[in-house]
Parts: sequence; C-alpha cells; structure tokens
Amino acid sequence: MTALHPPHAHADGLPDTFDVRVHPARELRGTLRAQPSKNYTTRYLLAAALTQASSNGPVRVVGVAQSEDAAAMLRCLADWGAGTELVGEDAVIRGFGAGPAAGVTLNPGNAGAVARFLMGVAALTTDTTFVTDYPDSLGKRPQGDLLEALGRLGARVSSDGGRLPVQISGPVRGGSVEVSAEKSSQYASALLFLAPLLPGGLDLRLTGDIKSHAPLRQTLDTLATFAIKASANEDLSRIRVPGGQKYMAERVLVPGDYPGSAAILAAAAILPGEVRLGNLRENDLQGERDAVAVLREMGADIERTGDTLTVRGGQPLKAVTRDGDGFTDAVQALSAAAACAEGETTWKNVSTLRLKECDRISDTRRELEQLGLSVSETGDSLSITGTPIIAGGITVSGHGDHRMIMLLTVLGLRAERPLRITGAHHIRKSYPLFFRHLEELGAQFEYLPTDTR
Ligand SMILES: O=C(O)C1=C[C@@H](OP(=O)(O)O)[C@@H](O)[C@H](O)C1
Ligand SMILES: C=C(OP(=O)(O)O)C(=O)O
Repeated sequence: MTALHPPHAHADGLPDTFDVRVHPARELRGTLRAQPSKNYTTRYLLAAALTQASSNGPVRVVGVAQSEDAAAMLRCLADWGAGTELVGEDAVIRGFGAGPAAGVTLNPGNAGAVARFLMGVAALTTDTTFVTDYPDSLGKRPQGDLLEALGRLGARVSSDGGRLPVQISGPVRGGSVEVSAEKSSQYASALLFLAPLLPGGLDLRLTGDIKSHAPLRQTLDTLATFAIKASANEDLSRIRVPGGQKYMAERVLVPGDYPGSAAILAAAAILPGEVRLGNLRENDLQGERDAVAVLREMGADIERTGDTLTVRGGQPLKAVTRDGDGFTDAVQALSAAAACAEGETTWKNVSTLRLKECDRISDTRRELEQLGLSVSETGDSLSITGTPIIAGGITVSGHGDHRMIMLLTVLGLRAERPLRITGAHHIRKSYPLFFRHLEELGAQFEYLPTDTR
C-alpha cells in the first residue's frame, strides 16, 4: 500500500482544492506537537529503500510526514520496486538496495528534493524517466547542474533543456566529479545518496558559491545513520564517499519539522496569547532552527524547555538584517514577522529562493505590496518595511507555494479584515495540518471553492 490516505480523502478533511479565507485573530493560545520533518522524511525513506531488504530486513521509519512530498517519495520508491507499507504513523520499507527496477517512469509531484535525490539514484538503473504533473512549478526548476555531473560520470542523460521531463540510464562506476552547489544543495545530496552504492564511490567537489549547507549536513547525517562512511571538509567543498558500501538500519526516528514550525512560531510571536510547540529538539541540523534565534533577536519572547518552545506573543518586534541562506525554508515565515516589525528587515544571500515552488523574492514582494507593505528586492535579497496595521479585505495569490501560503496566512491572522488566499490546498506539499493546527490555537478559517481567476 503506498497511498497515505484513501483516494479522495485528505487527512485535513478538506476538499481536493480550496481557497482559504483567513479571519483576523485576537490571540493564539494552546499547545501543539510539531509535525514530522519534511527533509528527514524524504531522506530516511530513500535511504531505507537503498537498504537491501534481503540481507538487512525491512527498515521502519518511525513517524513519517503525511505530506504530498512524503507521499511522492513513497510512490516513486514503490514504483522502483520497494515494499512500502504504512503501519500507523510509521513506514516499513523493504528496500531494493542498489537495484531499483529498470524502465520505470517516476512522477515526484512538485517535490524538488524528491525529484533530485531520485535522479541521482537513477544512475543505478536503465531507462528511468522523470515527469511531473506540476509543469509550471517543478517543471520550470533547473536540473542541468545535476544532469551534467551524472553525464560526466558516464550516465546517459536527456532532458528538456535541463528541465523535466528527464531520462537517465546507468551504469556508472564512480570516481571524481564536480557539481555546482550555487543553485541548490539538492544536486550534491543526490550524488551523495548514490555514491556508496557505486563500485568506485565518489570524490565530490562542490563548485561555485555553495548554498544551503544545512540540508547537505542533513544528508551526511542520514548516511551516517545508515552506517555509510563519508568524509567532508569544513565548508563541504569536498566530500569523499568510499564505494561498495551497504546502507544498513533497522529503525530510524523522524524528528520534528522546523521549517513548518517557523510559521507557527511567527504567528504566535505577532499575536497576543501563549503557544507551546513540542517535538522540536534543540540539537538539530535543520537550519530553520535559527528561526527561533531570529525571532528572539526581533524581540519575541520564546522560551525553550527541552524539546518544547513557549512563545508569549504580542511583544513589539524590530527589524533585523540577516543572511537567510542558513534558514532558507523559514524566510517566508520570518517575513511575516518582518511585516509586523518596526523598521526595514533584509534577508541577504537568498538568491536560491527564486528557484523554489515560485519566485520567493519577486512573488513575495508583489503579494506583500498588495497588502500595503513597502518591499524591495535585489537579485539575491529581499527587504520588507514593517507596518503596525495590515488592512486585509482583499484576495492574494498563494502562487501554488506552501511557504507563500504560510506567510500570507500568518499575515491574515494579524490583518484588520479577512484575507482570501487562492489555491490554499497547496499547503499539503509540506504541512497538510497547518490550518487545523492554527484552528487548535483559536484561528478561524473558511474553506471556499478555488477562485481560478
Ligand atoms: O535537501 C533538502 O531536502 C532541501 C534543500 C533545500 O533546497 P536547496 O538546496 O535547493 O536550497 C530546501 O529549500 C528544500 O526544501 C529541501
Ligand atoms: C523548496 C522546498 O522544497 P523542494 O525543494 O523539496 O521542492 C520547500 O520545502 O520549501
């Protein structure tokens, strides 16, 4: 069984597509448990499938995310021949090891990390084709740097000008290879998942101005959890993985998700009340953990007790200037706090945000300007001047981007009048229970038929 839910039923109990009308909230109050991490779910599921079940036995991935991206990874792994059984909140994976099936067409949905990690592993196969039913989002994101590296390693690769659809065939022996890490760290992560299963391993050099170090460290952490040896220098510009290794693990536990939680923390910070958010371990490699430090620097009252954060909201916030590359998936959420802070906040070094589900610099500027904010952008930065009053009472576009939907929802809670966000069902890419979690804290939403204008 691969579907996370029966056909046509969603865990949030909402229709397939919907807009959301966000009602202003006076306060947020209550206790939540952070959902399972997106980045660790995709990694652990893949590493479990790369574990040979006939010698290791199945791998139990405890507490997997219930999102569309998690479902996409499970579906693709099953299509490649893995056993993927869901038992309660766990996934039990009978892996194919170094032998995913040949001649398979994979559809990773709109999941960049899933698509790219699997493109690396596809060098173990003959004739894997990647397609997407999101031609306007994942279909536009660049894959060329990864495909070039695979080609240099000897894989046969074809694509639509470095974009999906993509075909990949191995075999590949391994050796030394360069890959650019300037647009995305996911290309290097993809090669790292492949490396231990190659006879010659990989001596990987990351070129360009390396971005998103944090998810790369999550990949190295995952390899270590599955008993794979690898060595990396301090700045991750060179990573060596010996070949002929075996992925091995019995049971791995998915930690809580910082990127999605950053939106809850931002909402809790800008509204009065008290919100407790559990399941967020302190020592975690997710870079979006920095959202806590950034919100504190802005003036938010956040206290940590073990894995639980308590936000006492409604404190006046002030602007900050920060390099956002370390917490790329929390920049949208933190932009909600910036929109309510005194002064001009700047997120520097965030050029990769232009290459996500939408252009998270220009599209964010446009939506925030619609809300009456003063916003400016450069090639690699976004600046937002906060305002004490957000009028609301309009319709804004979610741009098919879960993180944009989170940002706009948080601002809607602070607005004077209701805010309608189009295509709000895209929240399911990473955080299907986002609206339900906020409802538990007292927020009110109306779910409306999608306005396709
Ligand atoms: O490796 C991963 O799981 C991810 C890496 C990041 O992308 P980039 O490396 O493209 O910045 C991040 O934005 C994405 O949500 C998940
Ligand atoms: C950009 C994201 O994901 P991906 O690159 O995996 O599509 C994200 O989760 O914000």
